[in-house]
This record gives sequence, C-alpha cells and structure tokens, in this order.
Amino acid sequence: MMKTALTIAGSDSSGGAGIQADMKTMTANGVYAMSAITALTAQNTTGVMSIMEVSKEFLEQQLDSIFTDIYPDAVKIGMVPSPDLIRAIADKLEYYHAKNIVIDPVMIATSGSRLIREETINIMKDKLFPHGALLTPNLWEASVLSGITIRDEMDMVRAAELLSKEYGCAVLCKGGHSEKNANDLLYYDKKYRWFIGERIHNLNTHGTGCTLSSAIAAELAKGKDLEEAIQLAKEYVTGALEAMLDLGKGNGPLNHMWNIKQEDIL
Ligand SMILES: Nc1ncnc2c1ncn2[C@@H]1O[C@H](COP(=O)(O)OP(=O)(O)OP(=O)(O)O)[C@@H](O)[C@H]1O
Ligand SMILES: Cc1ncc(CO)c(N)n1
Repeated sequence: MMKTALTIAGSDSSGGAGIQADMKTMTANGVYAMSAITALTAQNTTGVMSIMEVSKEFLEQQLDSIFTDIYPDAVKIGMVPSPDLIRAIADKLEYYHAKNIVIDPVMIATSGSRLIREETINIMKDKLFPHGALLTPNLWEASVLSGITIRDEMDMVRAAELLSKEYGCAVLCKGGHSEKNANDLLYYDKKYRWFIGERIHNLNTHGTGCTLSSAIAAELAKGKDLEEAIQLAKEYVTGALEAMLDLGKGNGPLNHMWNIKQEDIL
C-alpha cells in the first residue's frame, strides 16, 4: 500500500516553498501527500506581500478530517504563524498519536520576510518541539533557538547538541547559509554526523528548507531510518538545485521534478 505524509504549513502562492513545495516533494518521492494549511501567503520569489492566518477551529477541522480518514505515516510541520495554532497542532498530534514528526522551525522566508509572530517562538519550543522526531533549523534559526552565535562548524555541533538535549529530539542544523560549503549537521543520541554537501552556485534557493524537511518526512513514511532518510533527502535537494531551474525575478524555486523521467508520466 502507498505510504502517506502530511504537511502542516503555509501556502506559498508562487509554488516554490510552503505547502506547494512540500506536496511536490512528497509526490516526487513516492508518497501520497496531504495538507493542513495554517496560513495563506501572497508571496513570490521577491518577497511576501501579505499573510492571512486560518482560525484555530479551521485548522483543527483540517487535522480531524485527515487523521480520522487517511492516517499519515509521517508529518512535516513548517510555517505556523501564531501561538494559538501551535497549541492546536500540539493537541491534535498528541490526541492522534502522530508519528515521524519533522519540524522545520520556519521564521523568515529566503527573501527576508518575517513569516511568524515573535511571540510564537517560545510556544513552539515548549509545546511543539517535544513532539518532534527531528528539528531542522537553518543556521540563523539554530542561533535564535539555542542562544549560541554560530560562527563555525563546532558552533553548529554545540547548538544542535543543546537543542537536542533540551527537547529530546534529533536536530539537523542546516548549512545552506554557510559561506564555504553546504554541510548539514545531525545531532542525536549524544552523537553527531555530518551530511556533506558541495555549495552549488545557484541563487534560486527559494524553498530549499521546506523541500529538505518534506523529503525527510517522505523517506521516514516509507520506513527509512533517520540517517538514511536525511541522506536521501539531501541528495534530492541537491539534484533539485543542480537542475538549475530559473524562474521569477528574485530567488527562484527549485525543480522538484528533476528525479522524474517525462516518459514515466506521459
Ligand atoms: N547553494 C546550495 N548548494 C548546495 N546545497 C544547498 C545550497 N543552499 C541550500 N542547500 C541545502 O539545502 C538544504 C536546506 O538548507 P537551508 O540552510 O537553505 O535551509 P533554509 O534556510 O531553511 O531554507 P529556506 O531558504 O527555504 O528557508 C540543506 O540541505 C542545505 O545544505
Ligand atoms: C509559506 C512559506 N513557508 C515557508 C517558507 C520558507 O521558505 C516560505 N517562504 N513560505
């Protein structure tokens, strides 16, 4: 039977990040994708024009509809704009015993626009992180969450270790914004492992974080263990960047279809 995955995230009208990136990624990686939308964004490759949050009740209804019918084998959580929505998600995840939860602590878009309210960060830490199997902060998010200024690779290890111990989950500190390379650091069970990535010279990186976390969720849904899921997801993101899609006037989207042969779908 086909495995299933759910993304709880915001919609990106330009299709490169958020719900749209997540569903394309899950589909391209062979799982059935479902979504619970936390907010609509009017957004493109140059920035976010406007955000409309859904109500707590409506998000709860989406989650009830999903979990009582097609149970997800993995869950990815992205942009959650408000404390109320965080609480609603945490309660439902607990109630339905959701598993394989990957949390991407989205705060700011690649274009620099703010996506969640400031007061959401503490609630996210207290209520959501303890449910996660994996947290996937980028360098900036890992600094904000851990209070450690990240200047080099040892700082990435320290920040990931602190977060992992604090919230009892695995932490992948993503190096997409580091200067030299694109190495990501996984810390869990008191040990760490690097996932090595060459820096690809492509300015079209809109949605890389969403894509990575959704690909990890897809692989976990298929039964891969954490390290294997991360390795496969990193290869998928690398391929999507290397495909050099060039759309839009700002930091454009990735080619989520790079791993699918046209003759397979025609
Ligand atoms: N230029 C690049 N070359 C190679 N890999 C990259 C590049 N940029 C990002 N990545 C990879 O993409 C994944 C996402 O990392 P990144 O640090 O960009 O996340 P993010 O900042 O959360 O993404 P977003 O821009 O969507 O918010 C990581 O595996 C990272 O190593
Ligand atoms: C809706 C949404 N979620 C996440 C990101 C992060 O890239 C974005 N730009 N938009």
